[in-house]
This record gives sequence, C-alpha cells and structure tokens, in this order.
Amino acid sequence: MAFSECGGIYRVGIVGMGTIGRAIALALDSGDIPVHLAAVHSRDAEKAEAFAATLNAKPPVMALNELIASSDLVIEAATQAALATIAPATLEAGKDLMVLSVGGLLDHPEWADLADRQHCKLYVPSGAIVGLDGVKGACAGRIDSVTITTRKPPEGLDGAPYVVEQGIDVYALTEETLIFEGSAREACKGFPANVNVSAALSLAGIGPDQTRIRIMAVPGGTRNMHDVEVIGEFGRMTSHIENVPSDTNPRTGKLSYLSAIAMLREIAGAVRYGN
Ligand SMILES: NC(=O)C1=CN([C@@H]2O[C@H](COP(=O)(O)OP(=O)(O)OC[C@H]3O[C@@H](n4cnc5c(N)ncnc54)[C@H](OP(=O)(O)O)[C@@H]3O)[C@@H](O)[C@H]2O)C=CC1
Ligand SMILES: O=C([O-])CC(=O)C(=O)O
Repeated sequence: MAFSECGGIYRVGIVGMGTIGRAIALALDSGDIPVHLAAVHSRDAEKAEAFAATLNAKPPVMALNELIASSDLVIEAATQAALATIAPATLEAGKDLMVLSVGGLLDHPEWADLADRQHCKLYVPSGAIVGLDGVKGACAGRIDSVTITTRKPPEGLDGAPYVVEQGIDVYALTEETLIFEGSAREACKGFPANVNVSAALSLAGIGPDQTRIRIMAVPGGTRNMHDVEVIGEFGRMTSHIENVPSDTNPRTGKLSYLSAIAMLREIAGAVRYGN
C-alpha cells in the first residue's frame, strides 16, 4: 500500500459512478473502512456531481488525470473500453488499481508488468464469482480443465455485442437456451458487460484461452448464476453462486460490489483471510 502524504490516509478514487461505483462510494462514506474517498469521476459529470452531493464526504468530481493524481488507489468501475485508458494512466503514475471490468485485462498482460515496474498493485476482486481461492491453489498443480457455465435472465444478456451481432432475441426464448460456448477471451469480447467473472476465473487459473465458458439465457430466471468446474491432479472442484441482480443494473449481481468492498477492507487492514 502506497500511503499518501495526506495524513497517512490511503486515498481512494472511484471511476464510474454506476451500480458498483456508487455502492463502493456509499460503503466508504459510512466510515467503516479506514480510507479516504478522495475523488470520483464518471462519463456524465453532472450526474456524478448530483450523487457526490448526497454523500457525507462530498467527494470532488474530478477529471480522470486529476483523480489519479489525488488518489493512492484508483477503482475502475466503468467499462472495459474505459479501462484501456484508466489502467495505463493509473499505473504509469505509480498508483494502485482495482479493476472490475476484468475482461479488459485479458489482452493487456503488459499492465501486470507495468504495475511490477512501478511498484504498485493491481487488484482484481472475485466480484460475482466464488471459489477463486481454491482455483488458485488447484492451478499451482496440473489442471485438466476449467469450465464456467453462466445462466442469466434475458435482461442480464440483452444488448451484448454477440447477442446483437447474432440477431438473438433473448426475450423470445421459451426455455433455457445455450447462446454461447467458447473461451473466456472470446466471451469477454462478445459479452463485455456480462461475464467478467470468466475473466477473473481465467486470470486466477489457467488463462483466458484455456478457460471454457457456456452462457445460457434463462427465460423467467431471477438470479445471475455461475457454476464453475475445475478438474486436475488435486481432484475435482465445483462452485455455484446465485446472485441477486442489483436494483440498478440487471447484468450486475450484488456480490460484485460486496466483493470489492470486502477487498478494500482487507487492503486497508492488517489481516487477510483466505488465499
Ligand atoms: N468483476 C465482476 O465480477 C463484475 C464486473 N462488472 C463490470 O464492472 C463494471 C461496472 O459495472 P456496473 O457498475 O454494474 O455498471 P453500470 O453500467 O451500472 O455503471 C458503469 C458506469 O461507468 C460509467 N462510465 C462509462 N464509460 C465511462 C468512461 N469512459 N469514463 C468514466 N466513466 C464511465 C457510466 O457512466 P455515466 O453513468 O456517468 O454515464 C456508468 O455510470 C462493468 O464493466 C461491468 O461489466 C459487473 C459485474 C460483475
Ligand atoms: O454479476 C454477474 O453475474 C456477473 C457479471 O455481470 C460479470 O461478470 O460481468
């Protein structure tokens, strides 16, 4: 952790004032985590101003470069496209970075090297998936396969580039339907705002080309579900999560921001649980 000169308090800047960014800002504003919410930034500055004004801390809304200069840790909670600017700018400035749009990391392995050179940290919370601790342990040995099956209601998949390109009407489906099968890398291109979990799984495990994903549309479904299966020399592991979609973004399960908040708590504290 790189402490600021501002009273030794770790300064956090949040980029993206949507579902996840706001939830993290609200958690920090409650004062339970010993960090300082130094600034926020979003595409729509006016909307961000209106939200920031509701917080006790009244964090300033800043341009991205100002936010980076004013923070020790930048939390990206925007989009994969935005990450392409946010990540190099943050790491070049020697600041720590937490990434939620994890799929945006897959084509940029050089950012991990940049973080290393700049002596800063690149944090990837588990987000909406569970069991990455076990996956990391398993992948220290020989692995035969890593597979994730994602099930989402139509509104959790609507508008994804792959769905649009293929002309799939997710609302017209009458039964659970496989709409995509491929690698995590391919999935994160076709579904950049829907399956970041597969990117996190692949980075914790055996990589984006070897990690397989199946995406199912579930008419009438009420949860965003992810089933992971890992097979290797250790044996076989499965995990299952039923995420309640957040109130403001049906693609995003509530665990996504809770996981980021929990990670922040550990970054700010002395003790770390799990692997
Ligand atoms: N790792 C994981 O497990 C998960 C990751 N995610 C990913 O996390 C990210 C955030 O999710 P969520 O909060 O639900 O998404 P939302 O769509 O609710 O919010 C995203 C916010 O980012 C802002 N934004 C968009 N482009 C830019 C930009 N270029 N610069 C600054 N801000 C920008 C938007 O701006 P504005 O409102 O100002 O127009 C919007 O408020 C997404 O990429 C999502 O796919 C989601 C769930 C799980
Ligand atoms: O919340 C979820 O189920 C997962 C999600 O949107 C993502 O990984 O991008």
